Amino acid sequence: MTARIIDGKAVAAGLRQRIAARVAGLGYRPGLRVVRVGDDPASGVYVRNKDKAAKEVGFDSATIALPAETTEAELLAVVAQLNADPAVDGILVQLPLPPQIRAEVVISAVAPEKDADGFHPLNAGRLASGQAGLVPCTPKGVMHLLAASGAVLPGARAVVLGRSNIVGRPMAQLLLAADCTVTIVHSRTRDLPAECRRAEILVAAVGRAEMVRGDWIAEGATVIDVGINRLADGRLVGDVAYAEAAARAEAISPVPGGVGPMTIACLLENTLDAAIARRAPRGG
Ligand SMILES: Nc1nc(=O)c2c([nH]1)NC[C@@H]1CN(c3ccc(C(=O)N[C@@H](CCC(=O)O)C(=O)O)cc3)C=[N+]21
Repeated sequence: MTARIIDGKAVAAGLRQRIAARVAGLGYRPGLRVVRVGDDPASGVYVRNKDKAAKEVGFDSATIALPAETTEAELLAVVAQLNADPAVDGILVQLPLPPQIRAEVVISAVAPEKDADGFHPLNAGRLASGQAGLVPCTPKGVMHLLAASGAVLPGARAVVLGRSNIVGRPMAQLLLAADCTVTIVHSRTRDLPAECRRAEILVAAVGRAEMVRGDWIAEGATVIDVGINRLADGRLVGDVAYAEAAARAEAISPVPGGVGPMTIACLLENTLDAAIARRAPRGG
């Protein structure tokens, strides 16, 4: 058996089309600002793809590029200006940040209602307590992929490999909210392969190239590969050894063309939702 491919490019294109249709009916252009400090190469691709996608759906999108030696105070001043700008609906500060800047301080400075990344502790807390808020883009994109692939979530055993604030933790919260039986596994887990083999739904988000081997996958599982790792030879690979896993899984998302495009589409979705919530409050 070889697995069905979960086509993130196609699912993301559909989502962007629905976003464009909603934007067309608004009467204004949702504003997105991406703030980039320095020149992390992984962020470069992402910023370019995002800006193109945002313009295609009718957003007012711009990237603010700051030099690598920007101080924390200078970055906080830029964030404060965006927080106060009524034309700005979504703010994203690219991670990683240079070492002189504390990411958690900057993340907490973004107005929660403009937090397009869903990284602010208020939004993380809302997600963890089952309240509505802005949800991190990558885990949200994974939920869209699972829905598109036809996975039945209630009661399913879901294993999340990785516990980052950006992917693993919010991923587990979303799967829990969808009534999965959720296990989070990580670098200190005893017998990772055995834990992963119990998964009917496996989400790999560790950032280690091809760490998940074929024999970690249960026959018939749905595998979502969040990792985007560039090898020395320039190839992009996921956290899952794709060919081995595809021989056992029922469905699998590839890298590239899986979760990556969904992350960008969900950034647009978050910005649109933030615009609507902020500009048309209840009763307004
Ligand atoms: N505050 C913040 N939020 C982020 O969401 C964030 C960030 N910082 N810093 C950098 C990472 C990286 N990231 C990617 C998103 C999409 C693709 C993507 O679309 N990848 C394509 C391929 C791209 C290629 O060909 O290189 C794919 O997987 O098919 C890649 C990388 C978001 N990030």
